[in-house]
Amino acid sequence: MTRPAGTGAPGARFAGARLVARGGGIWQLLLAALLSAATDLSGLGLLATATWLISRAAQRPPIVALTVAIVAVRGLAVAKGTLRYVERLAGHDAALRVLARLRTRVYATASRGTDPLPRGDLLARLVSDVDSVQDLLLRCAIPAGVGGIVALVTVGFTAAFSGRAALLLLAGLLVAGLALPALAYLLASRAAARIAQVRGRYLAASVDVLAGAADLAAFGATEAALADAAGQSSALARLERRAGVAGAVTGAVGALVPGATAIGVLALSVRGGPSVMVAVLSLLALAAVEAVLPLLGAAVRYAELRGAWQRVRPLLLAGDELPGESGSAEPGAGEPGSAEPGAGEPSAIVAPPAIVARQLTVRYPGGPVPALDGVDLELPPGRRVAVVGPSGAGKSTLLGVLTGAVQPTAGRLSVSGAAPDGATPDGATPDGGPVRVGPSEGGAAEGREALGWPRSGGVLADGYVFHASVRENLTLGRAGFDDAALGRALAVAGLADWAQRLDELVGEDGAQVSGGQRQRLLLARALLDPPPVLVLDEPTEGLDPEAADAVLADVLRAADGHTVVMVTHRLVDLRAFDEIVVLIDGRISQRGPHDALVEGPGWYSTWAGIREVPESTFASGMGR
Ligand SMILES: Nc1ncnc2c1ncn2[C@@H]1O[C@H](COP(=O)(O)OP(=O)(O)OP(=O)(O)O)[C@@H](O)[C@H]1O
Repeated sequence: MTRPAGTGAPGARFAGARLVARGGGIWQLLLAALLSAATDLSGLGLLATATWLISRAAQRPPIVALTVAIVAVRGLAVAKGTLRYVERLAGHDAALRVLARLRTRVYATASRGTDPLPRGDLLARLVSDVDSVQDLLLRCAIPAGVGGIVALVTVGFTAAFSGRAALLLLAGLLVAGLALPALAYLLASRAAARIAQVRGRYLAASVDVLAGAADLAAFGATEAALADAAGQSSALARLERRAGVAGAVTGAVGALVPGATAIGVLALSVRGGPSVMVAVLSLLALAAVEAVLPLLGAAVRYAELRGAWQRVRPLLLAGDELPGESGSAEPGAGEPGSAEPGAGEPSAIVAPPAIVARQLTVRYPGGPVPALDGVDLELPPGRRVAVVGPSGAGKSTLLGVLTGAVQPTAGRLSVSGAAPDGATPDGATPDGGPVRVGPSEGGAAEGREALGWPRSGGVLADGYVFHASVRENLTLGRAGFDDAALGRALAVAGLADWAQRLDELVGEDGAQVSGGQRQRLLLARALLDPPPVLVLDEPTEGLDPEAADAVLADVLRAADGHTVVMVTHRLVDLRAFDEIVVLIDGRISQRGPHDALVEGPGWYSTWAGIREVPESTFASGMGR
C-alpha cells in the first residue's frame, strides 16, 4: 500500500529538491548555473572592453596603450562562445537527468498505486506536468542565480567609478529582475492553477473520446463527448490567452527598463565621470538590465509550474523508493530499460518456488470494506489454482497482490524453495525456509525483487495489445525467439494460422482483430516464455465456452510444471485445477477440487450447475 501523500507530509516542500539531489542532478545544475553566469559575464566584459577600446581609440593614444584591451576583446569573444556551448551541454545534461528521474518516479508510483488515475490525467502528469517541473530548474532556478551574480558584479564595477550611477543601475536591475517578475507572477499565478486543471480535464476528455470511441458510438454519445472535449479545449485556450496577455504587457514594460536605465546612467556619468567610462558604464547598464530580463519569463513560468507541481507532487511522494535513488548517481540505475538478470531472454524454468499467503488483506483508499479480507493461499510448486466468485469479490485484487501490482495492507506473503530460473533468492534463509516479502502490519511490500520473488506474469485482465506487428506483440522486445517458437505459442492459443502473419499489424489495442483473436494473442504472449508463476486473469474472455475449454486445456498442457493461478467468472471446465478457491466479499467461502465442490452446497455448485442451462444463457452473462 502506498504511503499517504498528504500535502502536509514532512519535507514535502523539498521533495523536488530531494529527488534532484538523489538523482545526481544537483551538481550538473550548479555547474550549468555557474557556466551560464560566466557566459553572461564574458558577454558583458566583451561589451565593456570593446566600448572602452573604441572610445579610447578615438583619443588617438599610442597603440601600446590599447594592446591589453585588444587581447582582452579577442579572449572574451572566444570565451563567450565556448562557454555558451559548454553551458548548453551541461544544462541539457542536467535537465535530461532530472526529467528521466521525475518521469520514472511518476510512472513507478502510478503503476504501483491502488488509486489509479484516469489515463488522460496520468498522461498530463507524465508529459506536460513533468516537463513543467523540469522547467522550474532550467527556466527559473538557473536564471535567478545568474541574474543575482550579474547584478552583483555589474553594480560593483559601476560603483568603482560612480556611486550614483551604481545606485541607478541597481534600481533598474531591481525593477527588471524583481518588481516586474513579482507583478508578472501575481498576474499569471491565478490563471496558471486553472490552466493545469483544465488541461488535465481536456486531455482526459480527449483520451476518453479516442479510447471509448466504439462505446460512445454504440450509445449515441459521440456528439456529447466531442462537445465536452471541445468545451475544455476552448476553456483552455481562453485561459492561455489571458495569461499570454498578462505576460506580454509586463514584457513590454520590461523592454523599456534597460534603455531607461542606460539613459539615466549616461546622464549621471556625463556630469563628472571620466569621459571614456561614460560610454562603458551606459552600455554596461543597458546590457546588465537586459541580462536579468529573462526573470520576467521565469516568473510567469513559475506561476504555471506551481499548478503542475501540485499535481505531480503526490505521485512523486507516494511511491516506494526507486532502485538507485538512495544515493548512487549511476546513470540509468532504476530507470526503465535497465537490464535485470535474465530479463528479455527466454528462461528455462526448473522449478517454481512455494508461495504462501497468510491473512492477506487489501483495503483500497476510500473503500468502505476491504477488497481482500484475511485470505490464506498455498501455492506449492506446480500447483494449479482457480479463483472464482461473483463480480467484485476480490479475485483480481488477489492476483494483483501475487504479481506485485497491488500492495497488501496487512498479511504475510512468503516465498521459499527454488527461485525463478533456478537462482537462489537473495536473502533466502539457508535452509530454504520462508522469506518474508509482504508486511505483517500495513506498509508496503518492498523488496520483492531483492528477495527473489518469482517472475510472474501471464494474461492480465484488460491486457494491452500494442499497435505493432503480431511478432512484436508476442515478444514485447524480448530477444531469442525464432519464428518456430512464436508459431508454437500461437498454435497453443488457437491461432496456428497466424504463424504466417507474424509481421502484420494488429491495430491500436487490437482494433484490427476480433475480440477472441485479441485474447488469444494475449495468451500466446504469456505462453511464449511462461513465467514460473503463470497468472491468468479471465484468459478466455471473448471466446465461446467450447473454445474456452479447449484453449484452456492446451494452455495448461503448455504450462506443465509451472504454478498457475487463474481467475475467472466465466464458465470454463475447472476439473484440471488442483484447487478451486471461491472468493465472496473478499473472503474465502469455499475451497477444494472441482469434484468435491460441485457435489456440496454453496456458491460453486450453483455456479457450475448453470452449465446445464442452454448455451444462450452463457452469452447473457448469467454465468456469474
Ligand atoms: N483500484 C481500486 N480502487 C478502489 N477500489 C477498487 C479498486 N480495484 C478494485 N476495487 C474494489 O475492490 C473490490 C474487489 O475488486 P476486484 O477487481 O478484485 O474484484 P473481482 O472479483 O476481480 O471482480 P470482477 O470479477 O468483476 O473482475 C470491488 O469492490 C472493487 O470495486
